[in-house]
Amino acid sequence: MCGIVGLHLREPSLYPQLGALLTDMLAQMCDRGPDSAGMAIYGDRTWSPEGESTVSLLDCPIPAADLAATLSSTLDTTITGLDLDPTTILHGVVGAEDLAAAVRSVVPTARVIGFGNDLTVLKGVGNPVDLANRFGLPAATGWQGVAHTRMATESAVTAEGSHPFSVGPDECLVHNGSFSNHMSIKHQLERDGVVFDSANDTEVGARFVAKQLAEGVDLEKALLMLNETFDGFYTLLVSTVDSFAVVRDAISCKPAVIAETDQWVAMASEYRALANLPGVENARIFEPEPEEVYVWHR
Ligand SMILES: NC(=O)CC[C@H](N)C(=O)O
Repeated sequence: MCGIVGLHLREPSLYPQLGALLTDMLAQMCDRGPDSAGMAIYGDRTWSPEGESTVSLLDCPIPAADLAATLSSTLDTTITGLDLDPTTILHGVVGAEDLAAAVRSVVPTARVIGFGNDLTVLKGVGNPVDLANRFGLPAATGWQGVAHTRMATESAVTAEGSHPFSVGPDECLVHNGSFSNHMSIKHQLERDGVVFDSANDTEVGARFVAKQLAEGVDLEKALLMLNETFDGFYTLLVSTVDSFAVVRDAISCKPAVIAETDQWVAMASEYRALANLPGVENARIFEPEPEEVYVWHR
């Protein structure tokens, strides 16, 4: 199992409702992965203020305020820290990669789980709705959000193993299924210098896509390349700062449904997660075809 939900808003008047809508969608997918969960929000101006970059991390050994104070003096700019147990968020007027590098050098045992100009990633172990409420997801705002409830197949039930996997700037990937040839692809990527954080199969997909994007390949092409390279079962929802994409493997036994209106595009593992979206009664609703890449841009 595993449950995926994602919402890409086209209508700015809905941005204040992003977190509430996404929480409701996530709640419907709890039974597909009740042990751990994660979410990625694009454009929440509390977590990712305009003009600042944001880094999300797990396993921070010191309070966020203390880390922020150290980073402020290291980077010579004000860094703000927020504890959202077990995730820590840091933001400030500095490049996202520079902030992530500074975090890694000050707290090397912490795990960066997301970085970018507009993205906040939150992950944890426990009931997905409890986590969402603890993080304050219902009050989140923004133009795009993704959430995942995990039933582990490939690595332990830990916050690090939860999805999304966000390994490139403002990028996010969630997965329902399991890749069957990820170890050989992982070894090839390692030979190319890619460093992995976990034993999770989904991370291999995320690192593969991030590598293509970093080399200038567009998201649609990167996902076509993923289809050619990865075997196994997968429904993937992949997002960047301005794109929202869905792809499934050739057999497509992992469920997925997409709904689209002039106001939004939404995707979920099952229709019940879409049933309360405003205007869903007039949406174009369809199941994504095997190996077809669907991409929407902002
Ligand atoms: N049940 C699933 O879809 C699991 C997804 C992925 N293989 C993981 O273990 O994280």
